[in-house]
Amino acid sequence: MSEQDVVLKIDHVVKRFGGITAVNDVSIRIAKQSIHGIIGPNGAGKTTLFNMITGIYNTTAGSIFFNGKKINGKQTHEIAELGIARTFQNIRLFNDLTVYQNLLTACQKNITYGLFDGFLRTSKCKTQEMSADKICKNMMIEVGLSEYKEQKAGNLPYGTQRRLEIARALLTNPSILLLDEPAAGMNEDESLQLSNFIKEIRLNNDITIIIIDHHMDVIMNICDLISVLNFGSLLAEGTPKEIQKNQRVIEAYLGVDE
Ligand SMILES: Nc1ncnc2c1ncn2[C@@H]1O[C@H](COP(=O)(O)OP(=O)(O)OP(=O)(O)O)[C@@H](O)[C@H]1O
Repeated sequence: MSEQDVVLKIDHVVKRFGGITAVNDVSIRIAKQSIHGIIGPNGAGKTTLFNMITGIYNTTAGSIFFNGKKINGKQTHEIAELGIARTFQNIRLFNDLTVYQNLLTACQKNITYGLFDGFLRTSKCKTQEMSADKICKNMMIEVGLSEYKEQKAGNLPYGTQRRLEIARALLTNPSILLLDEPAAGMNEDESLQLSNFIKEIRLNNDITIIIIDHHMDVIMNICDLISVLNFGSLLAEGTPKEIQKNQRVIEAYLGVDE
């Protein structure tokens, strides 16, 4: 992979929590417009890596570069503004707001009118509200949520809540979307639908997707490349086919007899 093809470079990154080394000298290059999987047994350091990419944790050592610019040490909102969005292991929607209202919250960064404009309903206020309305409606069409527009997020089926969460993240126009276990708790049918949905997102947007998941059907179906972590270290990297037959990966998942 040439440097120009790399959108995110994780370079010798380490994260320690007291005596625990959660991520141990990990280097991964993520190609532009790829779907890249991060897998590994429980506690392997996957979410910690996401937390460092998004600025929730600072790195203990090493660097992370987004389009060639160092981002570790930046605040979460600065990283989000640069174009890295994420979803979390536990769905984080506003359950009492409707689908439409949840999406509107993601358009706030485009709203610049103040209290005065809002009170007097100035043209600036109306134009910005109309634009946010259009953006949200288009997104609902794109991701198949229009029929749920007025439903409260908390009442939606699980798979639809995930879809809404991803749609809301997409409204920030990210270059990179990080999905942390989006298929958690899904049955086979739901995870197949999610796989197709993620593939469509990549097809319809100029975007790179990095996904953590324990559902191997999803990972093997959608990823171009997979990085495998084990006890905080990078164990293997390759295409789904290569990873499936990698003996070290199989042993890490199944364990080896002493
Ligand atoms: N804030 C923290 N303080 C202390 N230890 C932490 C913290 N966050 C993570 N860890 C530890 O770091 C290690 C890696 O955790 P992490 O959550 O990144 O693993 P994971 O691969 O995402 O696991 P899972 O698949 O179960 O979500 C674990 O031993 C975990 O207990």
